Amino acid sequence: MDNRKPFIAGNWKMFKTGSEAIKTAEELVKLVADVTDTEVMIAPPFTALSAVSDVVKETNVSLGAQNFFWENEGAYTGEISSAMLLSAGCKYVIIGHSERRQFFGETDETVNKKIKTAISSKLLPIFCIGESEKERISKDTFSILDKQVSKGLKGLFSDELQHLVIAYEPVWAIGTGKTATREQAQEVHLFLRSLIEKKFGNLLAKSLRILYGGSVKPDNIAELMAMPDVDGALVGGASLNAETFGKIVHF
Ligand SMILES: O=C(CO)COP(=O)(O)O
Repeated sequence: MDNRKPFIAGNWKMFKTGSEAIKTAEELVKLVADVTDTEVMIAPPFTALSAVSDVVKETNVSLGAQNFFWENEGAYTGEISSAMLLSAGCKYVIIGHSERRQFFGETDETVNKKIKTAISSKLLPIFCIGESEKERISKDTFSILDKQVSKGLKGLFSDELQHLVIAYEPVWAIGTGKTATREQAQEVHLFLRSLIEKKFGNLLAKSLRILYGGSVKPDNIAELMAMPDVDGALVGGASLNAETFGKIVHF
C-alpha cells in the first residue's frame, strides 16, 4: 500500500503556445526541484511537447500527452501515435478525459483500444473516468463508473496493468469550482479500489494509484490527499500557473 507514491499531474488542456509552455515549465522545474516524495507530471498540448521535453529532461518532472490514436501509423489526418509521443519525450498519456468523451466522440470502446496500445507501446496510461451531475443526482455514480472501468479495461489482465493510473474526475467538478468533498472523493476511490480488486485481484488494487480531478487548488489539495484512497490529483486550471501548481505539488 505504501508503494503508492503520491502523483500530482497537470493537464494543460488547450492552453499555451510553445514559448508560453517553455516559460511555465522552466518556472515549475525550479519550484519543485526539492520534491522527492511526490511524482510530478505535466501534459502540455502536442505542439509544445518536444520543447517542454527539453526543459524537463533530467529533472523530477515527467512529461505526458493529453490524447493519442491507437494505430501505429497510417493515413489518419490530424492524429498522433504512441511512437510519436514516446519520441517527443512522453512517459504518460491521458486517456478518456471527459472533455474528449463529451466533445470529440471518445467512447469506452475507443478508450479501451487506446489503453491497450499505450500498454503495449510502454506509454503509461492515465485512465479518466467520472460521472456527470445528472448521473450523480440519479444515484448512478457507481454503476456508471463500473461500466467505464469494465469497458475501458476489457480484455486486459492484471499483470498488464501494473503501471495504470486511474483518474476519477466527476464531470460536475471540472472547471466549475465545485470540488468533490474529501468524503465524496474517498467514497468513490474506495469503491474503485474494491472494483479493481474484484476484477483484477488484491495485489493490483493495493498498488494502483487513483487520482482525483476536478477544481483541485492549493487550498483543497491537502485535505484530499489526507484521504486513504486518494493517491494524487489531476489538475486542470490550477496547473497553468507554475507558482500555483508548485503549491499543489508541495501539498
Ligand atoms: O479536467 C481536469 C483535469 O484533467 C480538471 O480541471 P480543473 O482542475 O480545471 O477543474
